[in-house]
Amino acid sequence: MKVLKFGGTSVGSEKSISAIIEILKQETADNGSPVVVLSAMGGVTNLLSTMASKAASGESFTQYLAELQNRHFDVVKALLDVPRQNPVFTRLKLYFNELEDILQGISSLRELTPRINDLVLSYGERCSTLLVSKIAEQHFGEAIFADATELVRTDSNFGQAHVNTSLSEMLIRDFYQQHTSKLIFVTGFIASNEEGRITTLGRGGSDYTAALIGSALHCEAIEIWTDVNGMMTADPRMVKKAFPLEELSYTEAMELSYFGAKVIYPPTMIPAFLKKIPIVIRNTFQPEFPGTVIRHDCRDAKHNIKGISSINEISLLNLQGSGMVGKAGFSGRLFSLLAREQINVILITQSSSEHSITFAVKPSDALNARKLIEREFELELEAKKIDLPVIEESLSILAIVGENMKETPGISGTLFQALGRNGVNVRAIAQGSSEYNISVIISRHDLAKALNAVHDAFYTDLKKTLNVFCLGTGNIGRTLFRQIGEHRDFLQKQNGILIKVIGISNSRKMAFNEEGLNLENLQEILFESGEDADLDLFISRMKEMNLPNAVFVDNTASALPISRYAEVFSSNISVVTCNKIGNSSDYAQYRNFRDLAHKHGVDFYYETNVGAGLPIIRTLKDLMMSGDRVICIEAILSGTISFIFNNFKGETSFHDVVKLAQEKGFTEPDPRDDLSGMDFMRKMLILARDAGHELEQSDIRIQNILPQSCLDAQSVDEFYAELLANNDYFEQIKKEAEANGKVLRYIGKLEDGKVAITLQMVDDTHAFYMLSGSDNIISFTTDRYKDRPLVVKGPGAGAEVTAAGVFSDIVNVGA
Ligand SMILES: NC(=O)c1ccc[n+]([C@@H]2O[C@H](COP(=O)([O-])OP(=O)(O)OC[C@H]3O[C@@H](n4cnc5c(N)ncnc54)[C@H](O)[C@@H]3O)[C@@H](O)[C@H]2O)c1
Ligand SMILES: N[C@@H](CCO)C(=O)O
Ligand code: NA
Repeated sequence: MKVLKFGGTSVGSEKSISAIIEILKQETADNGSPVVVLSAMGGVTNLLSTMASKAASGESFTQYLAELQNRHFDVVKALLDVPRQNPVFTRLKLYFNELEDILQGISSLRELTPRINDLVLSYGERCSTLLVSKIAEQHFGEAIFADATELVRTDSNFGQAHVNTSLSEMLIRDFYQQHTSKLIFVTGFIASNEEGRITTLGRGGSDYTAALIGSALHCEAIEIWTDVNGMMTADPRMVKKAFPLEELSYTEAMELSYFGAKVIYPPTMIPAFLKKIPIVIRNTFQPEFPGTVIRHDCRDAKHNIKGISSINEISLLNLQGSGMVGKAGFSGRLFSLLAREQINVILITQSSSEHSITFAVKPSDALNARKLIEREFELELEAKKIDLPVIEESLSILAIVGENMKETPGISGTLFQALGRNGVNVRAIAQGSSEYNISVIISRHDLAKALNAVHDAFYTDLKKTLNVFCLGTGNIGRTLFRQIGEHRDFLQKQNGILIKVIGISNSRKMAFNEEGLNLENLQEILFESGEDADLDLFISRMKEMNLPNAVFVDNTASALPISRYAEVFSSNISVVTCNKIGNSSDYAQYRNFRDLAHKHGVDFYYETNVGAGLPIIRTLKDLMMSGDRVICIEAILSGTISFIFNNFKGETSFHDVVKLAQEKGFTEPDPRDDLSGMDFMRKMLILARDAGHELEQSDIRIQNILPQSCLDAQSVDEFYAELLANNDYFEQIKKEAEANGKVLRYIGKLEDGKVAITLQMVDDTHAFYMLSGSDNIISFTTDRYKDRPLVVKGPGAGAEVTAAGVFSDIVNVGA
């Protein structure tokens, strides 16, 4: 036999009450008649409370009384056959009349004592339970209505009475013996004292009633029916990926629901815990869902932690001073003082230096706590043995909880890694030696981000969610969005990585969606529903959202975003960029980006700065990290120029090949950046810097391949016109090479800390002779690759390969 408790939302409407009847039919068929404990109809306890205080201040309460009556009568009309309705109306009406008399009394006396308040509240459970039992009678033939004031005996602490457990259990057993195997409905929350005065059990009172009955009757389980699918891994309002837990131990339930998870209030479950009766959390509105079982022999060991709990708002007080070191009794005095004044201490930490004790309290207790300390430690304060305690506000607690944490190394590592990577500063830490709970205090502003990051870190089927903010929707940007769209599912399923593009902007428009933008219709998102682009606003929105694993992606060719990288790193956001301007401007800036990324524990990836998606930057980095030393780098790093020389043959004009290169997406937005050698220079500079040389642009020698008039052109169109005008010049170079059986190659070289880019004619004995398309080639001669260089070769320009490189950089963020 089971006890089933239905909370306020489950008895809130005719629909939910019909759902209860269905659940009871199933239960009766499977396990025989249960004992059912009911709360007041949803919202009714508050309504009664309002009525009582209105009455106490002499205001009218009739409107609320009418509302109360209507809510109950409406259910009667909807769910009971007409011949059954009248007797129920009559009994309910009796309750309402009594209640009205009481409220009149309160109003005349203008006084509301806790005792009378309990009496007023008791009508909520009495009405709902009577009502539901009568509806059940219609379906089951017989249903017993039991007023818990006759079953649960308490002291006279009105508002939160203490239960006389042994006496109550005896009364419950006696009652049950008279009604064994019948369907019984008991009012939750209410009880009575020795004089028969009605009392209430305080927070979670109906759960308490259910636990007492379960314990008294040695039930096989206590089911708490509510409106959620069970205890969740984290607060679902803040963590979208939170999911219901299958099983929990009593201890875990205590730890988890102490904070936030308000599904049950565990102290009320103690009678059931003591008898090892399983407690099951179920959803009235989704009865097919198995819910969460809280049991003493919990077997679920799927994850290292069970859940993450949180308290949104706490205050921290810190007592510190040299006078505390090595002095026994200090903490004793402090905490007895707080206990005496009923200030609940939520968390305590003291480091082994004994120089300070930090503790957390509810914000409403903080000021009082400080005053008490000032009074108690007046002498020590005067003698400057301790400092004046400071209250720190707007803080939250995040705690990871689970019995599997015990003696499992690495759990705290994972927790702090997730917090650190996302720039969440930890103000205080507490872990008891039971190892069931590690609590950290963080800024309230960071709570949602921290919860999501920690949730991702522990529930490993999803390793991480990357929240991406992208500038640039041109060639590369658009291709990247398409690639992300095509591979999103695969990435999530195979690698546990979820990519959400939260914000995008080009130079005209921008758009955001915290759930992730649907990038299939870029035109719609940006130009039909987007807002005007504003880089400042873009950056500040990104910062305000404060999302975990945030990545700022720069797919522009503009210098503007570069000036914001420092701010982005300082906001603990990683940067991925194919824009070379950042790394190839002042050396000081180049250095600063790396220092900031390192300081804030975020990534800075720019593989596509050199050779598009080809693994050049990372190859060089790996060589350097493992202690190798670059002796020489020789490379062709302009995809555009490579393509031009590979196709500038026969009848084709130089002008047409350049046009073709631009059409194929190899060139920079302005192809003069390629042909002037500027783009190549940037790449060589970045490589040289990554190889350890402090060079500036002016240190690089570039052999110009364009006539001056082409360089001087005022626009791209004018530039193309100049190419046509200088056709003979280009033909001349081509002929010269062909006549010697050679090909043209624009080659960069780094040696002895010097970089030069020169136009060369090479024959088939040269390693760079055989190239096609937009191929890049780079050869690294190093201490270890001395006799034969390490060579990377392949297409080094084009939207597809570049976007792929950006994509892989994004995926590697936080790896
Ligand atoms: N094409 C390649 O093969 C290749 C290879 C490696 C790297 N890259 C680099 O990729 C970058 C983009 O090239 P592309 O061909 O896509 O250029 P593009 O001209 O097609 O697109 C540039 C985009 O940046 C946007 N933009 C410019 N300034 C902006 C600002 N201040 N704020 C927001 N958006 C802004 C533009 O509106 C446009 O959407 C360049 O830096 C280029 O060097 C290209
Ligand atoms: N415009 C560049 C793109 C790759 O960075 C090139 O032609 O090499
Ligand atoms: Na590359």
